[in-house]
Amino acid sequence: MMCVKSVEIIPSPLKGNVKIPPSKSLSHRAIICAGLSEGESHIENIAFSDDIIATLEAMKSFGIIARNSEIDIDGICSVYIKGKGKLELLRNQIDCKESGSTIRFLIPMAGLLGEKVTYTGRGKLVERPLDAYYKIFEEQDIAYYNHEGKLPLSVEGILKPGIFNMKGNVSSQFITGLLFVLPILHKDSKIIITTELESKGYVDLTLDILKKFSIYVENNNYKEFYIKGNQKYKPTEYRVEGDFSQAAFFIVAGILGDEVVCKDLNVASLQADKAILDIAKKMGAKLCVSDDFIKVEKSNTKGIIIDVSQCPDLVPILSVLGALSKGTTKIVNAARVRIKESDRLKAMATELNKLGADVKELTDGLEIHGKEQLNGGIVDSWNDHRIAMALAIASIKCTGPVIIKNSDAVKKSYPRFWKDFEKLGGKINERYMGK
Ligand SMILES: O=C(O)C1=C[C@@H](OP(=O)(O)O)[C@@H](O)[C@H](O)C1
Ligand SMILES: C=C(OP(=O)(O)O)C(=O)O
Repeated sequence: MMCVKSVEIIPSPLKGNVKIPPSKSLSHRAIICAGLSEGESHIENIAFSDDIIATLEAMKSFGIIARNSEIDIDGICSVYIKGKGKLELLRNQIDCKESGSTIRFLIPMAGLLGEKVTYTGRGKLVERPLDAYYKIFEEQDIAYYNHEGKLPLSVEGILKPGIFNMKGNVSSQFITGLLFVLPILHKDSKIIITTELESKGYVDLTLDILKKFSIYVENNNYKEFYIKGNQKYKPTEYRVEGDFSQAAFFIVAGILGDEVVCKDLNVASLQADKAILDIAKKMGAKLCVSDDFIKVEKSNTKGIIIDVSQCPDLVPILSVLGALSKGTTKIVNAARVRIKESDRLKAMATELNKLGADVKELTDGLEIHGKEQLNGGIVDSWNDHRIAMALAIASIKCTGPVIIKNSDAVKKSYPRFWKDFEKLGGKINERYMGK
């Protein structure tokens, strides 16, 4: 019998201070921009989650040199990245592990080399959509081979500047991937967004960090992006700010349990998931937002309608907040979260209902009838970090223990999650359970 790592949580409120880990989205971007520069960049505040390791290793395969400082007791270090101003393929197999960002940000880089590059992955990544790129390869006569539409994917051919039509409602990660390489091509390009753009905040993060590395892109209201060719990335010093997607778990912990203070967040951040602050406030949460910290007090929240088209990663934790708020919460425009690390609508409806919640799965969202407390029980993370972390926070309001199977999934984005959970007073027993 296969055994999976599980945690048993004995319900208790969380209370205290937590230093929020560095933004995963910005870490990917900083590593890539540094790798495309000529010279050494210094990226401060990096945590080695599985997704970030995937991007760092992939960039090494593309010939960039990276070393890191000693890792401190919080699992944080600085990374020094030396780019050569051009890529050089040292290993033609790129293991993207389970990271959608890694594969979608790095596929266009094969187009800078013209050599055959093979991208591999695991878990749900093997089947997450890449069609937006296949369409470009077909238009540009770039050879590609996949396994019945799934990974591994091999790409061989030079990417040419030009006009790129991209849907805005599948994944913004394709737009970011193109935005990294088009500025280096020898002529100008234009990206035309053919539907309303979702996850806009992530494109904002890309444009902002590109600017920090001296690359300029003109944004015509998220409908068209004009990219001058022949630009050069310049190395820089960059500190990665705290991650609002991860802070969201502890912000909800504070609302449900006891006072929680989140540190190392930039309140002027462009991160899409900063939306958690407005959403929580609208639901009635008591938040104190200052330049140095965000303090959350235990609050009675009420259900509202939440459009998550711009902040899809908040769905798991918002469904927990909805399940424990008064009245009905509707999460709408969420169909895309079915193509993340798990089908997050099905996963949250199934697992929260096992704990005693009342969650109805809709085609493109969730309808949640809130309860004052949940029961507890045995649930599964679906091998998805955000499902594991959301269920851990739901345990705060359970009357009995919660066992989360596949609890190691958190390593994808937040390897220290369980340590931080315990530091705030969470009571955990680790165990192995049959699959
Ligand atoms: O660019 C990024 O860093 C990300 C973009 C979002 O994806 P979509 O654009 O597919 O929504 C988000 O869900 C993902 O976790 C990270
Ligand atoms: C969807 C996520 O990441 P990615 O798309 O990079 O796998 C996530 O972190 O929730």
